[in-house]
Amino acid sequence: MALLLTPALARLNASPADKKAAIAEVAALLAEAGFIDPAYGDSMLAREDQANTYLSHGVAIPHGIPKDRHLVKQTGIAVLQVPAGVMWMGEEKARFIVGIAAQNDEHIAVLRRLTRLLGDEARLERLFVTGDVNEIVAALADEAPAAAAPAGGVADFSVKAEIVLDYPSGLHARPASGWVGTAKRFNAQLRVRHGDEIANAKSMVSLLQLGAEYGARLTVSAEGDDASDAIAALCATIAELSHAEKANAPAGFKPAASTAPARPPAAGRATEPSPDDPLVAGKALELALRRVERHLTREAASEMTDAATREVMVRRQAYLGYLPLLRRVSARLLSGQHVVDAWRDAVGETARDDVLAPEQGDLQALGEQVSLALKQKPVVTVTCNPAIDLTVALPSLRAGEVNLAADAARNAGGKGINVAACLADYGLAVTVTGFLGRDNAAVFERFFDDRGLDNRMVGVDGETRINIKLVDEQRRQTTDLNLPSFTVDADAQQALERELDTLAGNAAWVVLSGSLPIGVPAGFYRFITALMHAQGVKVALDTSGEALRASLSGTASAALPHLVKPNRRELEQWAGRALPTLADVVAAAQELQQRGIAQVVVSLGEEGALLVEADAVRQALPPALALGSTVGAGDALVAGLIAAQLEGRYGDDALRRAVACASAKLAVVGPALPAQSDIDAIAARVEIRRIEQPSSHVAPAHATEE
Ligand SMILES: Nc1ncnc2c1ncn2[C@@H]1O[C@H](COP(=O)(O)OP(=O)(O)O)[C@@H](O)[C@H]1O
Ligand SMILES: O=P(O)(O)OC[C@H]1O[C@](O)(COP(=O)(O)O)[C@@H](O)[C@@H]1O
Repeated sequence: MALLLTPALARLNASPADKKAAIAEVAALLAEAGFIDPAYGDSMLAREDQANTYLSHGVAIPHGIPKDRHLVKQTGIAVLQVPAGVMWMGEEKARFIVGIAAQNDEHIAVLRRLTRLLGDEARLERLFVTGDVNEIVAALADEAPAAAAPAGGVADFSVKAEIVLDYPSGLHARPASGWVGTAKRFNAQLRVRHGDEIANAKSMVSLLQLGAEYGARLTVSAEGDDASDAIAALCATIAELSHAEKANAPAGFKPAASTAPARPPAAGRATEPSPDDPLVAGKALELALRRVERHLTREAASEMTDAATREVMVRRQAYLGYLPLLRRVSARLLSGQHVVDAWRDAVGETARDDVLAPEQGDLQALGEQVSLALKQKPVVTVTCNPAIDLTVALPSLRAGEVNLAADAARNAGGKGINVAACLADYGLAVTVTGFLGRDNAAVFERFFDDRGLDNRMVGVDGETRINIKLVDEQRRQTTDLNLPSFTVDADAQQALERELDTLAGNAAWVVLSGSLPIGVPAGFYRFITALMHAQGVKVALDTSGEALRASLSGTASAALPHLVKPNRRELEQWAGRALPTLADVVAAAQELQQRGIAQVVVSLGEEGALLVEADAVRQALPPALALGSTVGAGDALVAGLIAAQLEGRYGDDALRRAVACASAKLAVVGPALPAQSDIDAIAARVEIRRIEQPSSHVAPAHATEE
């Protein structure tokens, strides 16, 4: 298999003196097997300085940093079993150390197996001490359900062809991506079978998990209107790639060789586009210009903005469409210049040479604003279960009667999308990913373009759900009718995993928000958190029910988020008990914090929010404000807390800003924040209380309404 462990690559009963010695030992195993150049061991040590690779429950996954991937000769893993444990992160000891040498995204499969093992503590305990190396080999060989044979036995589709794989290195990432490229051009479903294992030919991870080596007998089969064409094209691609694969085989290659031959260094991941590519650069500039334009429009429209500032905003906006400037920057992008340099030089040139340029100072200031927007690392928001929110305003909701609506609005929604929109309105770069139903995707795509959000959503069959929000103006209550989701298959989940793995390399934060759709297992967020932490990215989590419980099981670990935001009811669900007083809420939040979640934020509706950190417990009390809709207030709270921290605000200041964003959001229907100046004005009215000793004397809080 692509990443299978062999007995020779597992060392039992090791007792390294410290973490450094443990990494050296596991690197030596990988080097002896010919998987890495020994210098990759230094890269594995360097990675620990950037981000700890401790997963949880005594499992660590040391691996090198991406820039050193050329030192990986062949993808592989090695295991060091340390029964007594070795200090790895803080007080945590690693007892099962999985060294990973991966050229592309194959480590995702290992992580998936490990995160499943983490949920089976009894089995893990045995692996820490077993004297049988085969037990360890078998544990890491277990396949994800996605790769398992379908119920009723392994079946081929009716249109099929048999091939014998003649690639000297077997089916590895490079040819597999060629197969996927061809398979995706067809509507037909395409399967590749290797013995009892079945893979989807449109999924690289799935193909790699077949572990097809030189000489493997494979059956390629298809079903659908263009099945015959698809099989013919796939077989042609398989044959064409054979020439390149053979050409890359080292001199003296013998088909029966037990170790696979070394591959040439990977030339970077195909999914990581170069910022110098004119198309990619043009898109990045367009998104940055959109965000700046929206920022200027919102500030100009705010009642808090004085007339002189409004004029400046309007003049700066005019430059966003100033043709001489846009022509200059386009020419520079087409010549291959990096987008930030191209923009800066085009602004400089326009300010210097263009006598028509009306206000040089405004142009320079706008230039600076756009440059900053281009340089920001994006926050990545993940919305697995988005929704079109249909918000219906009613003077007073009467169940069982005809209700005449005063107003209605349809908006792209879903928790992560709301967070993304608020962050972008706050002036931050944002990438949106998650799943989107292909049949009504247009409304979301327009929204993302309009707001300058980088759209990396994964398409799935069917429609994104519609959620109905009934706003009772008299009672100041919102009633939610959330409809069932689309179904997400294993391929789409793996596509999202790969997308996130790529995005994590350049993300400021990853925000996992909302419920999970049908087909996605409750442990999905936990797995993604581990994947993100392996790349050193902070994760914020806002979900409910089983997904929340599965994400928060276990103790201090890289599989727990940095920040979690339950509302009171969600915290009660997690705790399994009612939390009637504020002291009860604080105690439950502290339990979570003590498990290793640095920031636990509990939203309490009109009673504001609690922020529980190791050094303090704070409550923020919002001012009384006119209420448009409470939909998305929790999302604005999450966005505000992340935005504040990215601005360098912490403690009281961060919580004040977060609650100000949530309060400001109440006035707006749909995913948006009011202008910065409005948020500043509300922030000044938010009261922060320190809760030193949670006790029953603290004023009780009442249950929040959803
Ligand atoms: N009626 C309200 N009055 C004032 N602030 C509110 C009100 N409802 C919500 N908020 C603000 O929005 C935040 C999130 O709202 P909440 O309803 O608790 O979260 P969620 O939407 O996740 O259930 C609160 O922490 C609070 O700051
Ligand atoms: O992801 P879930 O829990 O199904 O909720 C989705 C709903 O939550 C919202 O994101 C609103 O969230 P909040 O009111 O909790 O901030 C709506 O846009 C959407 O309809």
